[in-house]
Amino acid sequence: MSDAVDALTLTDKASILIEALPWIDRYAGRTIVIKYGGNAMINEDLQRAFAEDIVFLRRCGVHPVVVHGGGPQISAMLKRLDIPSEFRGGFRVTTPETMEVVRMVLMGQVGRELIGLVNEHGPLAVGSSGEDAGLFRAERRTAVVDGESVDLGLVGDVVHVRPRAIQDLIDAGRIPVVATVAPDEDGQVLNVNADTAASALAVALKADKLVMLTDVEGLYRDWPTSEEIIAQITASELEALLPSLASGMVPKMEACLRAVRGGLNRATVIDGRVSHALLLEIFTNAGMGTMVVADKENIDD
Ligand SMILES: Nc1ncnc2c1ncn2[C@@H]1O[C@H](COP(=O)(O)OP(=O)(O)O)[C@@H](O)[C@H]1O
Ligand SMILES: CC(=O)N[C@@H](CCC(=O)OP(=O)(O)O)C(=O)O
Repeated sequence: MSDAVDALTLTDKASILIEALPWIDRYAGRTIVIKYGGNAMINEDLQRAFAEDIVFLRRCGVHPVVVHGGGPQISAMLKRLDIPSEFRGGFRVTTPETMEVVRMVLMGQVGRELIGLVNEHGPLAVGSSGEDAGLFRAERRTAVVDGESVDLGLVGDVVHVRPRAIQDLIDAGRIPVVATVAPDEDGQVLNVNADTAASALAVALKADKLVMLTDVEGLYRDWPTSEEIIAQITASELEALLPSLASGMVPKMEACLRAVRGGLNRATVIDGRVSHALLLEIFTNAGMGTMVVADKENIDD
């Protein structure tokens, strides 16, 4: 335990615990979909802390569902195999050869590592993917770069979700850990950005909240010139801002918008580089990152 924690008085420690009580009341029995970003999962200590947070949520009666990315790990493997790769509009251009690597890394490496860390605490995590029990059906998509539509190859968007298998795992007290490869209607497996898939699954599960861990503090108003974080934004305000966003933030904020428009109460983007960011976001009064809310809410509330 750190010196800072040791220095707290017993009263301080009790008040930190008791601060969690209304949040436990608020979220117990609810489903929270958590997008675990590749950039927030490359550090081993952060991975371990994230796994602890997920187990903590479950032990408090919350139903966490993890949808994981793995962009940096896919890029590293492609590099080792000497396969060139590029991103356009925040999405990886995916050839059939790249697709094989995406599938192998997400399901055989990234997902397995997280499942292992969670299951050190008990037999909780179960791996799944868009290919399992018909979870996702995808359709090929393009990206818009400088106003032009560009071909991305084997990249898809989730167009249909069959959440029954994931709901069964939740009902059995398990923690689903989902990789986001998904077949199209001809059975061709497509590479789906994990932010996009997390939001589709959250809507289909009628989750209470979507939380996205990333490698920045939140959504910057004028990135990269300023680092002023937007603490709260309504769906309409976000929609107006979307065309001005760059790179990885495009799929992320699109996903938050779709989640809130799809009926979730909240979609938040938080800094996955902060140890236990998820626990702090769910169980403390500390406002973290950027929260997207539905239009009808008064954001001063
Ligand atoms: N307005 C913005 N605010 C914050 N980050 C932005 C913004 N526009 C673009 N970005 C970029 O988006 C990145 C996050 O997306 P990405 O790398 O895909 O994250 P992850 O791997 O967590 O999914 C940030 O590191 C930053 O470089
Ligand atoms: C189409 C597309 O870009 N797919 C992503 C899938 C993984 C992902 O989304 O990972 P992060 O969340 O870590 O960025 C990719 O190939 O990198």
